[in-house]
Amino acid sequence: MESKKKGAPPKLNKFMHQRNRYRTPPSFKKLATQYPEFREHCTYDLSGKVHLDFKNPKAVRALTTCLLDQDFGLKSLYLMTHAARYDSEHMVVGADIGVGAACIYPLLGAKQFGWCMLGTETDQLSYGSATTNVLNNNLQDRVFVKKVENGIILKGVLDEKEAQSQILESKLRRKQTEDADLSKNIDTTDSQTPTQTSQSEMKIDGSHCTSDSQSDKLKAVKNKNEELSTFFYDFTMCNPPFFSSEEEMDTMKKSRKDRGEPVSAATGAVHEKVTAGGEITFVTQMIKESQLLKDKIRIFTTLIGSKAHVKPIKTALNGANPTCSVLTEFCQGRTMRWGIAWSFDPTLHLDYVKSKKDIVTNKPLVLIMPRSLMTVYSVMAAWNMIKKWLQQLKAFKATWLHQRRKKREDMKKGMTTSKGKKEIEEHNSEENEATDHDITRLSLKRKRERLETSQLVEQNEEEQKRKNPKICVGSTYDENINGSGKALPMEQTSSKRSCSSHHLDILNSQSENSQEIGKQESLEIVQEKEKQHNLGNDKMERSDCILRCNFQVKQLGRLINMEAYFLDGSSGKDGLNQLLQFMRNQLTKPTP
Ligand SMILES: C[S@@+](CC[C@H](N)C(=O)[O-])C[C@H]1O[C@@H](n2cnc3c(N)ncnc32)[C@H](O)[C@@H]1O
Repeated sequence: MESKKKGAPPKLNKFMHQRNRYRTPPSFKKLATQYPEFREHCTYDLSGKVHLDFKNPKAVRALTTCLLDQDFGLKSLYLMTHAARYDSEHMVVGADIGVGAACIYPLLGAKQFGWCMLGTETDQLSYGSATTNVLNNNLQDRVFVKKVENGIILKGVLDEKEAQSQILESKLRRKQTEDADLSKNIDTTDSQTPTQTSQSEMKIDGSHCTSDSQSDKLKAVKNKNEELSTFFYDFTMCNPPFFSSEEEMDTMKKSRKDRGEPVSAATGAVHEKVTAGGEITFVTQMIKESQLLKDKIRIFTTLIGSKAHVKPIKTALNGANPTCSVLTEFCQGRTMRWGIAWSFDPTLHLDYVKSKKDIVTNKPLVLIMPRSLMTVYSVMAAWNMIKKWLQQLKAFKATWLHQRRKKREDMKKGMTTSKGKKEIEEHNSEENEATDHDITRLSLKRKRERLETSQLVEQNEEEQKRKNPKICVGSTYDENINGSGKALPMEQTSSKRSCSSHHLDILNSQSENSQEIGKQESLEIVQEKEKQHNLGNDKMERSDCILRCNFQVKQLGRLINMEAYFLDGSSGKDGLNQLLQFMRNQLTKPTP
């Protein structure tokens, strides 16, 4: 019997297989709550129902990604969509180490996201079957599978020119096809069809050009060499074999306590699960090789199948000294999994990737918005109120930051005016008095900041307008955060960090469509260390962040609540508690 509940599946769903998990459609409301990247494509009608524009490929992609994550725990792909999103013009190139017989990840990546994928495989049988799968899905133009010898992981295959050439040619063919489609639309009367044109120019290797001109061939070879010299993979992914031997595999199976089977290999053949030295050795070698290929690969990722393996792998990773890394923990079925990503690219930030478990198990602190203290009782009014408080704090941004830096620089140069010096002295003495403020325990030198802020309010406004600083959930503080409430696409994020001592920074973002799920706000308070004044220092340690949290304003029945989720920061949840106390004080403070 079909479910007759409201929002029942569309008619076609009854033709789906009984066990098809999408026979009952996924809850968009739930997805929108859990996944900001999905939420940004949602619209809400007056009844609060969530709608998705299925004609928008980006919206469909976001839906697929979130469902893959939610229903299949395909975290690697989730991580990768961050890479994929960074530039819609850029054709993403990825590599899957050990594709297995199904070649599932490259096929999904190519089909769902349009990525170009290189897959490697040591096992002959799996290699054969993976190649057949690629052909059966007609994806041979985007997915290239290579048979590699045992012991080869990244080096010796990803730096091979042959594979890179294939990928470049594929990219070029696609570009030419797109251009041809475009010109077909523009001029359909052309005597030579665009498809013919593109076919004749397809190969970038000079020897394949149909043109007889020698100079054309030379030009093509030169172009190809240039392209090859700048070629890079956007990411690598891997679900490594887990056990070091068949014996270990059998023993572990019998005494399975804290873990299930290695990721996705429950039904796999022995070779899929066994590698000399086991998972730790495998991933450690991958990490070492990643150092050697850091200019050719942007993001390295791998799954880890056991908690016991996480620590040694993290140690190996620390030894490699990547510019950023992230470890996520998530559930796959009933077992825990780990995903690790790292990069040597100083312009990247990976630490805003949060595991679903982190989000789910993190209980919020709640601030009930009292009806009696608000003139208009609505989510929007509550939101505006909170925004005002945050703006009070946000006002410190930029002004104080740059002013202090400037003053320090001026002082160093001996250029500080007597007025400036006096101001600094005043600030310092006031700083000592400032002991009884709502959030002094968060190291707020508020008095000093207020003085500086008021002096520079105009300059600040200008600067704010220009920079429009905002931040999103779980994103590390960066001056170059855009105004959309999302972290900037990766290639746009700056390697530059703005730093000053005891700098309090509060940045916020507002979700756009949230009558239904309320409003969201992220807050980040960053205390930066003197020693990190060097702007060239690309790393900002977690300990530099006092508090990062996420706010959601919701209407639950007749009540409006603000839920504050602790993300991280050295002040811990206590810091969040204090911030909420500050807000409570603001709420009850008599209006002047
Ligand atoms: C755990 S399976 C993963 C298969 C598939 N990627 C998945 O997630 O379902 C590991 C695969 O890696 C392959 N493999 C082992 N060592 C390898 C290496 N050095 N390079 C490439 N593939 C390797 C194995 O043959 C096996 O197919």
